[in-house]
This record gives sequence, structure tokens and C-alpha cells, in this order.
Amino acid sequence: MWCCGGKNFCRVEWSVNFEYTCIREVSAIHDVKIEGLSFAYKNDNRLILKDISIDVQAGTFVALLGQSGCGKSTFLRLLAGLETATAGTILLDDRPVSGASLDKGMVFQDYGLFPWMTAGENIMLALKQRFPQQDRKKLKQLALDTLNAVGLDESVYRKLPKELSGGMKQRCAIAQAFGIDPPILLMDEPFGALDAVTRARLQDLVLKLWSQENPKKTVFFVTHDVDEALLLANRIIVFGQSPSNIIYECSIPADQRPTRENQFDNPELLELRNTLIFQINKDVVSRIS
Ligand SMILES: Nc1ncnc2c1ncn2[C@@H]1O[C@H](COP(=O)(O)OP(=O)(O)OP(=O)(O)O)[C@@H](O)[C@H]1O
Repeated sequence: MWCCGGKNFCRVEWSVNFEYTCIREVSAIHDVKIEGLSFAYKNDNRLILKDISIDVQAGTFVALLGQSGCGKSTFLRLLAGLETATAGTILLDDRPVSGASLDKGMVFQDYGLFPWMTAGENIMLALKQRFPQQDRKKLKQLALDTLNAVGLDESVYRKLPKELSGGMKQRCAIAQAFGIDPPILLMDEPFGALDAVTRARLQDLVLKLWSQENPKKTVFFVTHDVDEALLLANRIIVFGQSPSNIIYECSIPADQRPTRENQFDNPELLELRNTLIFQINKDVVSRIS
């Protein structure tokens, strides 16, 4: 796993701006099966997650909702192999998660780029880890292609993160993640720090990149934004808290997925939106009362 952006490669056509097949091979797809997952941090015996069980089919875009502090990031860290379950199992295609690996990529809210390296060097570092046998020229071309795919021009390759806007940095992180192409992509509030317009653009970008791939990545996307979840995901899971378990979940069939334009027109989706907001907040209300 690569914690800055995400990496691992397969043959994919990104019709965003380019197509490349030079060094990619078809990667495995991963069904995710979680059974009886419970977790407490070692320095704190309090159970954060309790008895979570879900099956997620490969290629599903899962949005994870829930109040602040309920354990969404912890859940992603367990999926990433950065933490070990206190009880229960996480299986990727029937193999238990055992530590970090290149088939799981992560994108964080704070971009995850090394500040002392240029955007290009950050991406190259990830590509080199993923393709140690490949020559530098091909990898550099791939890095430029990935930047291009996320709407950044070649000049960004030579820029340090501090010379880029928040939106550009997050585009670089997305370029890394999709460039390395992990079958599983773990995104932890990736657009939480961005303004509304940049956020909307990047939502569209991620949805476009994910939709165009075949096979598709399995994405776990943590957000506090119900509308973002409805726009991006085809499965939505709500976590309760103390300890956290799944308190609500739903799937959105392909033919009912909203677009940015009709997002607030469909009465069924509006009802689902209200239900999700209710589910997230009912825990708070019952706690306060
Ligand atoms: N390294 C750690 N050691 C001990 N407790 C931790 C650690 N990291 C997180 N926690 C605790 O675990 C709980 C869940 O935190 P987590 O960050 O997973 O929640 P979250 O749902 O992602 O929150 P947010 O939406 O605010 O990002 C919190 O009570 C937090 O204080």
C-alpha cells in the first residue's frame, strides 16, 4: 500500500486525455469480505468498532458516512492493513489482510505529498515502487500521462507542493492513486479541505476515472457530505458510534444514480437523502437526550 496516494498497475484506458498500455498489466480485482470485525487501539481499551460484517463486491464504490469520531478512518486503516483487527477478519478475495501492500492505495484530506519533492518526483517515487523493473523514461512518461489525466499540465511535474493550490495537490494525489492503480482505493475525506467548486470538479474527476476503468476499483470513500456520497457511491454505509457498527446501508442501482444536474430532482433520492441524514443524526439525538 502507498499512503501518499495509492499504487499498483493494470492495463486501463483512461479516455480522459490519453490511453496507455505500455507497462500496465491487468490487475486482480478484489471482493472484500468482513466478518465480525472489532477493534480497540492498544493504548486505549475502548472498543471503537464492534462486530462489523459486510461483503463488498469488487468494483463497488462504497461511501462511508457517520459522525465525527465514530471510527471511519480507523475502519479504513484496518482495510489498509495499517492496524490489526482485535477480533474478526478482513478478506480480500479470500485472503486475510496482512499489513500494507501495493494493492491498496490511500488518498487523504491533506494530500499526502512529500513537501521536499516536486509533484513529479512524488508520483515517480510511487511508480518506481510499483514497477521496480521499468526504466525511468517509461515511468516518467506514465507520470506525465497521469498528471494529464487529472487535468494538470507538464509544468506541474517540476513544482513543489507548496507551489500548488489545494485542488492541484489533491489532483496530484489522485494521479498517484489512479496511476499506480490499486484494485482497492481507500479515500479518507479527500475533498474535505477544498472549496465547493474545486470539490465538485474533483468529485466529477474521480467518478469519471472510476467509471472508465475496466475492471473497476473497489473504492471506500469516507465523507461527511451526504450529497457527495449520493453522487459518487453505488453503496452507502452509515456507521453509528461507541462502539461503531453499521446502523444503515443502501445500494443505488446504476440506472438510478444521480447526476450533478438532477441530484435534487428525484423524489426517491431526496427521500434517501433525508433518511441518511436522519440515520447519521439519530445517534446524536439519542445521545443528547
Ligand atoms: N491512534 C489512536 N489511538 C487511540 N485512539 C485513537 C487513535 N486514532 C483514533 N483514535 C480514536 O478512535 C476513535 C475513532 O477515530 P476515527 O478517526 O477513526 O474517527 P472518524 O469517524 O474517522 O472521525 P472524523 O470523521 O472526525 O475523521 C476516536 O475516538 C479517536 O479518538
